Amino acid sequence: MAGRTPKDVSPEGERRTPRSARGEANRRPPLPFVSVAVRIRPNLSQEPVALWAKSSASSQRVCCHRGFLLEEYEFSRVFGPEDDNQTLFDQLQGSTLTGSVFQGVNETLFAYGQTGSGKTHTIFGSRTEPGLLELFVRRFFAVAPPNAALFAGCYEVLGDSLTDLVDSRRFLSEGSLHHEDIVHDELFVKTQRCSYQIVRVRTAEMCLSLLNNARCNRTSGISSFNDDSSRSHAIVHLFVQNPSCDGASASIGTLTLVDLAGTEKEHENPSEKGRKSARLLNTSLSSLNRLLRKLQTGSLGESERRQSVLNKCLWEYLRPGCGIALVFCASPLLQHRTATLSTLAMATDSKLIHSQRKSQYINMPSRAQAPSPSPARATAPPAPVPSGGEGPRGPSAPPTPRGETPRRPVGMARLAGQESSRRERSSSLDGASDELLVENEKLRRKLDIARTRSRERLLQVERQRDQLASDHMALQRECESLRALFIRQQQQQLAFWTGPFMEVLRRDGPPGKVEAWDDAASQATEAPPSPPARCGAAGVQGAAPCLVTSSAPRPCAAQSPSSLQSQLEYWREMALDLQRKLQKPCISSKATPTPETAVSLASRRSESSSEGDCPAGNLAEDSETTVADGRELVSH
Ligand SMILES: Nc1ncnc2c1ncn2[C@@H]1O[C@H](COP(=O)(O)OP(=O)(O)OP(=O)(O)O)[C@@H](O)[C@H]1O
Repeated sequence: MAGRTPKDVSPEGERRTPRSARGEANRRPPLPFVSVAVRIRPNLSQEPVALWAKSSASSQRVCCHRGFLLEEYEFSRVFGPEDDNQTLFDQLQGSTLTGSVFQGVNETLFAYGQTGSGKTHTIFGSRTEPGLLELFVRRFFAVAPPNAALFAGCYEVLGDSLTDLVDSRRFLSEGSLHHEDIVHDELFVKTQRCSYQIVRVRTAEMCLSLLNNARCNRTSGISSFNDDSSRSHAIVHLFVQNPSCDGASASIGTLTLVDLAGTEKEHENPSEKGRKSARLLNTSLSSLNRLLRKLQTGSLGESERRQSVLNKCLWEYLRPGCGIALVFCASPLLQHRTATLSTLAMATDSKLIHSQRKSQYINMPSRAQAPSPSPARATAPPAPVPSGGEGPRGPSAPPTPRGETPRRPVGMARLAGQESSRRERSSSLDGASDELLVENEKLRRKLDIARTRSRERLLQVERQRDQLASDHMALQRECESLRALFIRQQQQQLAFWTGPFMEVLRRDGPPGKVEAWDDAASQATEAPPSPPARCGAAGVQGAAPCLVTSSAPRPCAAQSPSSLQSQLEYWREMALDLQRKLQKPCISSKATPTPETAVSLASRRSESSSEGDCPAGNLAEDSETTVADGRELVSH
């Protein structure tokens, strides 16, 4: 069995140095960052387990029991059921990550895993235990310099929709928040614009209250293994603007915490609504997986950004220059082993992601250039929403702290200074290209429909052509058989009218018949009796009716017996000649048919002539019978 046994892969915990724009990195000590960690949640049901942690001072491993095989996976950090969120924060170098954000780096931390594996518990915590979000917020406010500004935003993504989870009304009515502290970030999603609020937070309590409130607004439902399952991806941004000591520039860093919805087999969800949301969530998770795979292979391209709304929202925080950490949550239960193995496989592959952290700085206008603070409210007006195309991915004008000199820029990395103007330009371009993409998508769909239709039409025409070809073949065959039948009948007629039995009829047959024949023959031609011209071999087919209708010798009562005898000789000779030409070996000039045979043949002929409209098959049968009779007649 090809199991994943990454013992040969060196453990992570790599030391990476954020690169400062001013070369400060050389002076800073290297920072230990953790990029991949696995957390095994407690077994709350006392069911049999298949996964457990095996950590020692030298290695951090998980063991997975596969029946007859025990697999070990090694990661930067492995957390067992006994480890709480504080341990996680410490082991994931939460303080170092906070420092990195204050230096202007975009740090992103994901909680990834199966439904019910403890992702929400890890990020948001529970009633009794603070989550990583709370621990980070407290840390931020603990280490923030007095002139630093913090902003927070929280929204959820479900399928193609983005919903702002922050409800600032209560804080506005309480007076702890002012309108100018809120800006709206916009995102062009498919054909509509979505926006979410970014709020200036002044205290840790206010920030946590705002974010806890946002968490309560999140969509939840029932999943196959969790009665209080998150049915959306929740994204929390904490933006930090940290001015330098000379005030000429500021670093802009962001901490993004992502609580992904759990992976779940669609059909295992107990409700119809749950299955529908599972389908949407699995689709967006697949496109995120693809993005992560590209990060693993170092081949991340711009096209991945557009694959889903989730990718679009996270793009700024995943692209090169950002720090990425993934916490893979897993259930230890035996019944979840398949999902757990797939989580471990993804975790193993994610060890290939190498974050090249880069700090972002913005220029700060000097105080001399800044407008003098207004005594009433020294704040900038709310950010205008840019017109046309996609708006910037951050507010176009940053929020300005109340009572402070308005400075541009303030706040998030994407908002201000050179970086901001560059991004605004690229944002408007993005907007235009998004519209073009929508148009292209429409055209592509139309083209697909037209292609399908023309393919169907082509198939239909081909089917008709085949049908016609087969009809044509059948008709040709029928035609051939009719032609052969006609030839045979003509030959038999020829043989009949010219054969020696005519003499027998004339000599021995009943007089009525001979007279009738005489009458018919006299009506057929008015020409004087004379020996008819000989017909050539090629003229057999055409000559037969001629013999019967116009060129047949007219037997007349006035003719002398000698002339009749000469005509009889002539016809006999003709018949022999014809038989020779038709290569009928059994014809003998000496053969003399009996009167009974001749009469039976004549009656059959009259029968067959009355059935002139019978189908080809019958005709062919008749023809065979007649031919057989003819032979019988001749060879007697
Ligand atoms: N490490 C843990 N310690 C204590 N309880 C935990 C732990 N991990 C998970 N739980 C509990 O397990 C239950 C499910 O956890 P949680 O809701 O965090 O899972 P989830 O991965 O977010 O699920 P979903 O993807 O369905 O939202 C919760 O009641 C949670 O309190």
